[in-house]
Amino acid sequence: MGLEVRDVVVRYAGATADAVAGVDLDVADGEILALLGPSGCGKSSLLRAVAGLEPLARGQVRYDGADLAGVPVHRRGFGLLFQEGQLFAHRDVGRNVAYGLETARVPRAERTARVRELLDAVGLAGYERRPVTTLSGGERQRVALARALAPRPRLLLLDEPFSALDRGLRERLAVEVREVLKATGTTAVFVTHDHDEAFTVADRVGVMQAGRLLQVAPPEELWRRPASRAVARFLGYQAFVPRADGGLLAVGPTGLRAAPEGSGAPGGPGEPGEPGAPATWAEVVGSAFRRGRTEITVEADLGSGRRRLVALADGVSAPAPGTKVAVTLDPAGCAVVPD
Ligand SMILES: Nc1ncnc2c1ncn2[C@@H]1O[C@H](COP(=O)(O)OP(=O)(O)OP(=O)(O)O)[C@@H](O)[C@H]1O
Repeated sequence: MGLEVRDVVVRYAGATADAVAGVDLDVADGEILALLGPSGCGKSSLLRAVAGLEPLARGQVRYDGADLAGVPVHRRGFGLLFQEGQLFAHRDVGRNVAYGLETARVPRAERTARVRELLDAVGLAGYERRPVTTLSGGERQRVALARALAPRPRLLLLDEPFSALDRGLRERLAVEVREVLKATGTTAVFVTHDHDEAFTVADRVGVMQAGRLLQVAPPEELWRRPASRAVARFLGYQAFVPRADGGLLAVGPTGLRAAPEGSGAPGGPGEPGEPGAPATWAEVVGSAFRRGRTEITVEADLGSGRRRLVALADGVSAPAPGTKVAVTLDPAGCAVVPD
């Protein structure tokens, strides 16, 4: 059954708006859900409410069908992992990981075996006797993860666990965490403002904005079928063009192609909002070579006013500002959203 969040409201004294404004959410047994949203949208507040660290102004949090109202944090059977894992400096790595097992009075031999198993799972086999002060930031968060998983929590709550680390390491850790959570069958809610991290780690991603959950869907579905313009804009869709038959065509970051003047030049502006339609003329503002391809910033009117857009280059290498290029919509990089 897993986690059930029903109409949860979190309200801070003196605040003008609710931090969490009526959220419903289900996380199935064994599922990894990422909560993604801009800073201040209420992700942490929701996570803390689930943990029991923040009181509910309204609503219910249930686990396996049981209402958790009145159940204190340490009785919920949840594991917590925050940005700074806050390891015990006076304990070595092994005894950090063993902490929850000691408080649960797990016998020593079993503890030792479990610590070994978890250090192995997080890629730190043999680190038992290392002082935590000698670890790198990434190693510390791995130890914190192993410590949180050691007592086999029925739900693991992670709040931006890698945001203090550099990008490359974060990307590797996101992959590793997913592997560890799947290997241990752990149910998890992972709070992040990093799109790539959310899409890498999660089975489903929930997009939050201003205290509300706008959409929850598997990564690819979320990307291909954003439920609203707000979700699409948050994901990085750059323009919204009205369609003849209603709705909007959302143009993604790879949804526009630019071709040089004279390469099968457009006859004129195409029908707005129809992928594959004849091209529109656009004026080059600038360009950048990134991730192995040329991204051209253009000014164009796709049918919703003249604006700056990014197009991928087809056979154009860094055209000079002011040059005219033909831009076409690439259906593979576009999505249809309701108004
Ligand atoms: N203890 C508190 N007292 C008063 N207001 C708070 C408190 N904690 C958070 N808030 C407010 O509640 C809103 C939601 O904050 P929250 O930390 O849940 O957002 P978040 O999405 O996790 O943001 P971030 O990614 O920056 O941590 C914000 O407007 C924040 O200022």
